[in-house]
Amino acid sequence: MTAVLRCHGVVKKYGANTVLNGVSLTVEAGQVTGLLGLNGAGKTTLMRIATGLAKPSAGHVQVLGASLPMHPDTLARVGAALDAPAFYRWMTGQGMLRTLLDMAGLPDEGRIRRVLERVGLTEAGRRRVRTYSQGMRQRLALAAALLKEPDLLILDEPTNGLDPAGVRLVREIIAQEAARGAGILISSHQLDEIARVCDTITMIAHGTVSAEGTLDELGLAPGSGTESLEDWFFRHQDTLPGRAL
Ligand SMILES: Nc1ncnc2c1ncn2[C@@H]1O[C@H](COP(=O)(O)OP(=O)(O)OP(=O)(O)O)[C@@H](O)[C@H]1O
Repeated sequence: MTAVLRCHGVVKKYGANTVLNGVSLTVEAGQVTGLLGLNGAGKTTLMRIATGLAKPSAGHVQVLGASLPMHPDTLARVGAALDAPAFYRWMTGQGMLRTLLDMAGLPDEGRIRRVLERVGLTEAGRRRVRTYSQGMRQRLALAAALLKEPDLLILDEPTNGLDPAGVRLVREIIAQEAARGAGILISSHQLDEIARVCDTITMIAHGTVSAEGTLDELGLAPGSGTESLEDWFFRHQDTLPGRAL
């Protein structure tokens, strides 16, 4: 297998706050890796590091075989939908995607039409983003992540705010992207959804990896074991729900 993302011993400190304290994780081409953890565990931080938006305080990160800082050629092969997607709300959805393509220096060649269709925004793509619902903005963020037909796809809580049809759509798109050969890193608090779409799971707790492996190795494959996903999740935290962040 080919690794599209390798993080080794990643540390990230914000002042006195050590958010990540030696996190290692690998995403293979054609595989879906789920990133789990409580609010504030550092999932988004790790994803920001993997997309070149944040710099690790220590450790080593390789994206598509190349070390950070990311070369524009590498960045052109990475698609990401991180939390709170920033769009120009006065643009149409189509216009926003065209701007992103222009910034990446890529030709359209039908990409915009295809991604809008894939996320169910064919009609809405002609409307201004400010008229979109939260779920529509989330779909547009997914379209933006797919636009470059990336080899590494990073999706931070992509089903947030989506209706059941949208959740199913995200699941199908993830499967299609993995079948195309992309490696996918996805975070979510919807444990059942993670168990459905992921090949491997990495859990972050207190800045370190508290569990990792394939669904089989972790006893989470459908039909295996008697422990609920929620119980499994909390077994790999050493705190109770509702801890102070
Ligand atoms: N720019 C920043 N400056 C200071 N602290 C930050 C910054 N970004 C994130 N943090 C802190 O890093 C920690 C991890 O945040 P992060 O957003 O990565 O968590 P998360 O696992 O994605 O959480 P959630 O499930 O709520 O999305 C939090 O304590 C947060 O306050």
